[in-house]
Amino acid sequence: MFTPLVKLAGKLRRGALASAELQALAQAIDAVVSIDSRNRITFFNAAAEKLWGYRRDEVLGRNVSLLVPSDIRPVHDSLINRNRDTGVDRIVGTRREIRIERKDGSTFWGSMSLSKVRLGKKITYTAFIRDVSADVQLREERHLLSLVAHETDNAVIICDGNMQIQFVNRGFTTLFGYQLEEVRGKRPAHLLAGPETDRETLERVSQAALRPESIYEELLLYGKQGDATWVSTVVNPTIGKDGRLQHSISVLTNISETKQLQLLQDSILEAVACGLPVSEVAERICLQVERIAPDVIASVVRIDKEGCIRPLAAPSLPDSYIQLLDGLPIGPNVGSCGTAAFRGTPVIVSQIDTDPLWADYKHLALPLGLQACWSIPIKARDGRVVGTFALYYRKQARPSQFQHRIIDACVYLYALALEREEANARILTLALYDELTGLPNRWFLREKLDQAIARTRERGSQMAFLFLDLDRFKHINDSLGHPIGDRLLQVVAQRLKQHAQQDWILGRFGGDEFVLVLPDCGAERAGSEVERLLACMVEPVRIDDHTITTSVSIGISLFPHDGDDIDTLFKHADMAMYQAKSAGRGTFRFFSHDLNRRAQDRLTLETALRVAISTRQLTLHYQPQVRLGDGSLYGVEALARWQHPAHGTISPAQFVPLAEECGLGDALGEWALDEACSQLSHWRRLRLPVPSVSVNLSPRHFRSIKLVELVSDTLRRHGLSACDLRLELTEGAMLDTRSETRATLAAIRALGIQLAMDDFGTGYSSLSQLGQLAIDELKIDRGFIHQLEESARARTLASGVIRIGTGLNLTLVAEGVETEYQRRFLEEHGCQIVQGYLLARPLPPEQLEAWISEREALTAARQPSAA
Ligand SMILES: Nc1nc2c(ncn2[C@@H]2O[C@H](COP(=O)(O)OP(=O)(O)OP(=O)(O)O)[C@@H](O)[C@H]2O)c(=O)[nH]1
Repeated sequence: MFTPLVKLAGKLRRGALASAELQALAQAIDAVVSIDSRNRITFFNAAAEKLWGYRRDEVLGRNVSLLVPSDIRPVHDSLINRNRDTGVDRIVGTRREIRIERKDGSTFWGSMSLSKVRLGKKITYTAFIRDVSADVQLREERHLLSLVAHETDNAVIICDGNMQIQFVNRGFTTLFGYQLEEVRGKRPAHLLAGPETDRETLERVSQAALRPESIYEELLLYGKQGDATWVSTVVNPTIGKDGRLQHSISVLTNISETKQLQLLQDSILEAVACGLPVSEVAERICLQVERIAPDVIASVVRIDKEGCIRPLAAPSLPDSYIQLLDGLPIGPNVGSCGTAAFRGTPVIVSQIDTDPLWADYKHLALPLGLQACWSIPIKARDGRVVGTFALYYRKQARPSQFQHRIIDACVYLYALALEREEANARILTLALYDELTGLPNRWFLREKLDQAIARTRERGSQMAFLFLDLDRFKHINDSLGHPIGDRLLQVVAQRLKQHAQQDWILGRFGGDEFVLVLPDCGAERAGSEVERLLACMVEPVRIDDHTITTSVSIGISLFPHDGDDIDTLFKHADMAMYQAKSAGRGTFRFFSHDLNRRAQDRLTLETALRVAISTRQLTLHYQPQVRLGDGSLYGVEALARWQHPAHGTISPAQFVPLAEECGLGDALGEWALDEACSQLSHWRRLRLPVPSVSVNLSPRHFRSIKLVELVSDTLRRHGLSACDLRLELTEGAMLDTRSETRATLAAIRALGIQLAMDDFGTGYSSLSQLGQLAIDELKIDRGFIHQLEESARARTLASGVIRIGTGLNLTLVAEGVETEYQRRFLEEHGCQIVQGYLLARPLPPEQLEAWISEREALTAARQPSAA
């Protein structure tokens, strides 16, 4: 369609004007390309040669598609022909930018205008092209730059040399709420500073614009609505040739979330570093998380060793909810926390209402408006799940990206707090406890003793210091080895622990030395406790294949008697311990000579008592109990007597408590029961009219249900029935609230055996309690009876007891009746039975037999003869 340039040139050549025009075209600074009606190149000027890199002779006569980019080349002919065929000019007569491909394959942008010449039926085209690559590139760059300025989330501020705002982008408007028109000409520092903005940093940022280098700062700035936002600020100045500031470009990035997270981390780390308890750290975490993420409710729970949930902090959840969680065992379907702890992986429940994990618990959460809950396990360094951190939501939701970051930080920090607490506990244990035995070490012991001494001093009480040293321990180490020695020390520590009462202070002093301190303990009790200790220490110990028999030597000092401070008391207990070693080991010594002598006496007595029980040196005497009404015999009370071959008669007041203290109480009671029944059975065979016998038992007996079997067995063996026996017990046993004691008392009564309360009035029971006690007989203490004559108060009390006892259908027995006055008083006031020297002392069996026979003879003589 292009007019062939050769023909055109021929025609032009015909005229000078035509020649001049052609030359002008050839020299034009724009590239000129003409094509004929078959799209062949007919004209290609010098500028075109330069632009495309082709020489004229290389292109003339060739299809013009040679000059277009290769991707358009196949369709180029059809594009031109469409114009020829349709006559619709879309390109002709316009200027447009086109991409052009050079000979070397590179492309450039040209601005092209196209003219169309119709010569007869043929249409030719001439294109005028200018290289606009630089313009296009510049425009492209500008476009990209504007994208940077407008399409970024960051706020961009451009100021002039006077630091007055010239431009702000859309990011600025989004972040601070101001439009460009509102802020143009204002200074950013004035516009965005607020109450909490750090003025020094702001000043630094403002000054930075005047210097040639850029600056990075973090600032709290305020928007149009007064809302504060943490931003990071980068300021870049542009300086003119004259060295003066031309513009400053500030890019502000919203770092509120990062900053909040950082503040949260700082605050929790500070709490951890200060050693706050983990529960307080947990509370702080929850409160701060709720502050920066107001749509969540945070909670932290601990998982205890048994695998149960123990709430630690949940400041925004009601106590009632927390209490319901407390103690819940973790499991595969236990809400979000129980399941997360069980699985060891995070659990996201976005709909509590329908999630099967909450099926059993949703009734607790839904009424509180809790709709969703995300829980993540907190793990210790060794991988153990030690807790969970949970976020509850009031709407069905999943955690946002920010909340993810919060949780990651909190879980890490909380694990850190736990680790620190565990490490502290370990350090404390190492510092205060002996590693081998787990007992308090010497230092901790001192601290405890300091406090114990202060308390005892305040109370004006006493305290016993026991210094224990294993006997010949070196020999065990040497013969069996140190490891066995260690295990023996552990066994000894264990025994001491088991033996020690709750308020005792126990520790390992070092090596094979232990210390035991007994608060509120005098010499008497210390002596008996030490005897028990020594007895439990000699039990053989089995370690591996060895059976080791060991013993300890114990030294005792007493506060305040033997020393007023720890060092003196230790020193004296240590000295006493050496005396125990010298005395043959396996024994104890008091520091005080006097106490040693008394302890020795006691020990002697105790040994003798053991012998007395086993050799039947003890005997029973029987004191008659007589009915006041008709003078008939009601029964006899069996009373123990000890006739020592060397020491003579030893009073029951002395040996009965001793028997109790040194563990002979049971043996003594069993002996008395058997002996009394045996005696009664003997009298029955002699047809001596003794209606019944009373036996005294200690409160300890009634604590064991075995007593019931013992009693019925004894009765059976001696051919007696329940009504032949009466058991006397003290108020203490009666008032014992232990279930074992109550059961034993009930079972004994159920056998038909009568129970008598001995020494009524000396203990703590009140008259009002009498009705509730399961007894048949009340024995009025001799203390009351003694004073009847001289004390009106005693008379009032005795008559009161008799009245109430009778009212309760109890048999009243008065003990210690010695005078006629007393007998008469008791009779007048309705007491049924009396016992005392007035009638008879406690008598050996044969004397009692004589006493009964005598009384029978007397009674018979008084009665008129039937004849
Ligand atoms: N296995 C073991 N032995 C220890 C430990 N500490 C100290 N010993 C040993 O305990 C022994 C203490 O001996 P001593 O109390 O002086 O003497 P002993 O052989 O017990 O004789 P007596 O005390 O006089 O009856 C020494 O042999 C120490 O080496 C320990 O932790 N483990």
